[in-house]
Amino acid sequence: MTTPSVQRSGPASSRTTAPAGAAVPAPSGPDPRLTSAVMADYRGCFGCGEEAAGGLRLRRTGVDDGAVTAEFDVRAELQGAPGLAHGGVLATAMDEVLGTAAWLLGKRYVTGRLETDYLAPVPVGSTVHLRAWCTGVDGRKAYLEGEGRVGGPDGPVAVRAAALFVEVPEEHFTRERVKHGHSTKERAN
Ligand SMILES: CCCCCCCCCC(=O)SCCNC(=O)CCNC(=O)[C@H](O)C(C)(C)COP(=O)(O)OP(=O)(O)OC[C@H]1O[C@@H](n2cnc3c(N)ncnc32)[C@H](O)[C@@H]1OP(=O)(O)O
Repeated sequence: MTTPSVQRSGPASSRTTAPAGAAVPAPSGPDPRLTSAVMADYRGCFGCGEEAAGGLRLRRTGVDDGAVTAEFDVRAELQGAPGLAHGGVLATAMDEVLGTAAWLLGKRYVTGRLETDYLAPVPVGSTVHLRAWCTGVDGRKAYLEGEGRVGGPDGPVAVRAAALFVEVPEEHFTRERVKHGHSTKERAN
């Protein structure tokens, strides 16, 4: 499958569009930073954590043709309108897969801006198949785009997203926890 480009009826926000000439690095592929030590720290993550009882429990499935792939099941507790996935849940799923694609660039990134287009309702009971890819890196800023399909990896696109991620130092993840007295262990429990 070729990596699709995001198409909207209107122009993408300039804040999530890579500047002309920005380098477009490929994800590094299955990476040890996304296994063992790092992922152990993410057990409580609302997007992907196994121990986040009410979370999405998104599963990362690999890297395909320059895009990170993942999927999650729309359980009944993730609905908004009766029988349909909540829009915030879909935005969270996009944030998670876009963030994964950003981390596979080899540095630590957080979401600075996330834009989401909802193209079709997503029924409870369906599996959303997600893809995310980098469109450019400019200094600390990484530009990512992604999509979610329903009915299979080649099914119709139900949600699209574009985001700006900003590279941060390791201290970004520790200073607020220290300030508020939370340890990683407490977060996971
Ligand atoms: C295994 C791992 C997988 C992980 C997956 C995780 C997925 C989930 C990811 C998340 O949800 S992360 C959590 C949500 N995000 C945050 O909590 C971030 C909160 N915001 C911040 O900490 C700071 O605002 C931020 C680090 C984003 C930026 O602050 P800084 O002081 O470090 O940088 P600065 O404000 O100077 O911005 C750097 C550049 O980014 C630009 N920028 C930052 N935020 C922007 C924004 N919102 N829109 C447009 N541009 C923005 C900013 O203009 C500037 O551009 P220039 O270098 O060209 O001047």
